[in-house]
Amino acid sequence: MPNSNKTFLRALNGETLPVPPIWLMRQAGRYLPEYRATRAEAGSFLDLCYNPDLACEVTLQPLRRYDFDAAILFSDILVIPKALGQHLAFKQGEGPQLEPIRDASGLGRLSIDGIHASLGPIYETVSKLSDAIPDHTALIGFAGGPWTVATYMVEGKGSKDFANIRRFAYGDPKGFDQLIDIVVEATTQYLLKQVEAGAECIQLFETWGGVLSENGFKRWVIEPTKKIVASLRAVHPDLPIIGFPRGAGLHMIDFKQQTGVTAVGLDSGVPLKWVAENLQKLGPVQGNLDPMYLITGGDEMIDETRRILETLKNGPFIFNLGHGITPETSPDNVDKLVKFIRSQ
Ligand SMILES: Cc1c2[nH]c(c1CCC(=O)O)Cc1[nH]c(c(CCC(=O)O)c1C)Cc1[nH]c(c(CCC(=O)O)c1C)Cc1[nH]c(c(C)c1CCC(=O)O)C2
Repeated sequence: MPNSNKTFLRALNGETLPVPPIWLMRQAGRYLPEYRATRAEAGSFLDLCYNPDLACEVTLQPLRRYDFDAAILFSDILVIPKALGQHLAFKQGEGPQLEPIRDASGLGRLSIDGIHASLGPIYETVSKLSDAIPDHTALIGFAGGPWTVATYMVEGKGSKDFANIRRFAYGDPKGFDQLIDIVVEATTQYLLKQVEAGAECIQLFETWGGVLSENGFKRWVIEPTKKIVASLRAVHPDLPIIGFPRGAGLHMIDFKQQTGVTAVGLDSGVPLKWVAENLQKLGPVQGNLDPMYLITGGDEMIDETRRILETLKNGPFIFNLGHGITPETSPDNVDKLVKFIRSQ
């Protein structure tokens, strides 16, 4: 049963609360000077991800400032390809770089055998966090959705058109299924360990789900997510799981009903009246302030926040952004946002 102290878990359990719980995607990050200092101390972003003491520290930093209702483990979705044996580097200013796997002949380079040795420091971070966070704060573990993780594995970096992965998936669907199956298996094992170490909720970030065709979305977003949810629930029947299928539009209803996720994360483009009348009737929703409003601040940010609160107030709701917070955000605007929501 959810600890009644933790409003975040209560909302996930279906309660409609007068003031919604709040956390922000990428709440630990470069917009905070104390994050930049700890990252410099660690050496690099990846060194920070694999250093349990410092990863724990940066997870706690936004809680100290804003007392968010949930903490999210500090790590990255790309630790899975790395654990499977794919070389990963983060180049300053360029984002992630992996040795791309462009077709099924590259799958032999991946192995599931060593994943826990590679991911061990992350389990240690979760366990430290579980002891360190305040009693009223929930601890979120996470992984990338299999399709999104695969986009980086196949493209080798961020992409604008995802041409390589769509060519692989549409041209050799059976071969591509094998890649997705490997990612599903690794992700399931990884998340089970996070829950064992103390994660109370899991979020699956399917950031690039929206680039797929209709059948592609069913086969490579809905089906793999359903498998992960079923495997986690076989061990932890009550585990809350949030799916964030960014850009999924009308697929969100099938996504919610067919995968069995507890809640759906909304990107900023989703019409909220439609959400209130359709999706929120099926379970809790989370979102969806455009992170750019945290840069502009001002009355526009408050007006947009008020619209979101007003439209989703009649059902279970968690306040969040529609995508991750950006480095240019002013910490004062985050403060203003949180104070406004809590003053309602
Ligand atoms: C696609 C994706 C990635 N990582 C993630 C996603 C899915 C969500 C989304 O779309 O934002 C998820 C992620 N990445 C990070 C977290 C930590 C937890 C949190 O505070 O939300 C989470 C949940 C830390 C991070 N992951 C990254 C940073 C910035 C690294 C730095 O400090 O230099 C952080 C704090 C780097 C990263 N990691 C990734 C990219 C493309 C980049 C480079 C872009 C960028 O620099 O912002 C892959």
